[in-house]
Amino acid sequence: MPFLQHALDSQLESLALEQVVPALLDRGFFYVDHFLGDIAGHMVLGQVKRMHSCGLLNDGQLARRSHGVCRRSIRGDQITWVNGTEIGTEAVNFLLTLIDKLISLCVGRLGKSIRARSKAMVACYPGNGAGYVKHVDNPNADGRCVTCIYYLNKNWNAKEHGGLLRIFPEGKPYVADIEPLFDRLLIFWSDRRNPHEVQPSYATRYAITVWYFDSEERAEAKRKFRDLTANSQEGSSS
Ligand SMILES: O=C(O)CCC(=O)Nc1cc2ccccc2cn1
Ligand SMILES: [Mn+2]
Repeated sequence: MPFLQHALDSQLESLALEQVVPALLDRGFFYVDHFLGDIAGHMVLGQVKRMHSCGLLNDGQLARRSHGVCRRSIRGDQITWVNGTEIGTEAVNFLLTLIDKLISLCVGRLGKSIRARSKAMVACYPGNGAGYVKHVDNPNADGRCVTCIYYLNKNWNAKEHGGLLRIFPEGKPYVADIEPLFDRLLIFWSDRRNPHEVQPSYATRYAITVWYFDSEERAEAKRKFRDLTANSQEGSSS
């Protein structure tokens, strides 16, 4: 294995074992700065900005109709989903391979069997004061186990731009305010342990999110969904 690759892998391994795993088991969330480094980080930022300028980012959908409540007041992000093989997402793909490696190095020690993840959600808060109301990513065992968010915002100043991600760790006497800083990777449990919100953002705020699935929980969720759709079809045909 080439020297550089070996050095990179051992750096990821010590990050995983010495920092990510202890933090996830103790606090339930962890973030690291300078994850890719300046050059690769800027390449990812450039590709995300190009997606945005090409109009590829659309209003994030709501789980249920907002019945007249302004959608933006609930969830103001504009998103698109990429798997990293599309033209113009090569740098995003490099990011995803590193996050995949990092998570795979943690898996054995997290007592989870994580073998798959979602596509990458590229999100932009356009800076019009929109945010994302307090929510849990996976409140009902849909299989999502770990949320990883990579932030891309140069010279972000929360006092001026807002846009903090505030996590309300379940059962803890504190909240965690996380600035969406350039080249910062945030990892947290996707379930009810980590309700979180994006506070109103007054500057363009980019992030890339992937969710890693716990294979047992995911299989169970798929089985339940199949039963649900089968019963509802029976119901409609009877
Ligand atoms: O940008 C951040 O700091 C986090 C934003 C955030 O929580 N986004 C988000 C986006 C989601 C999109 C679909 C389904 C669930 C979702 C849960 N959370
Ligand atoms: Mn979320």
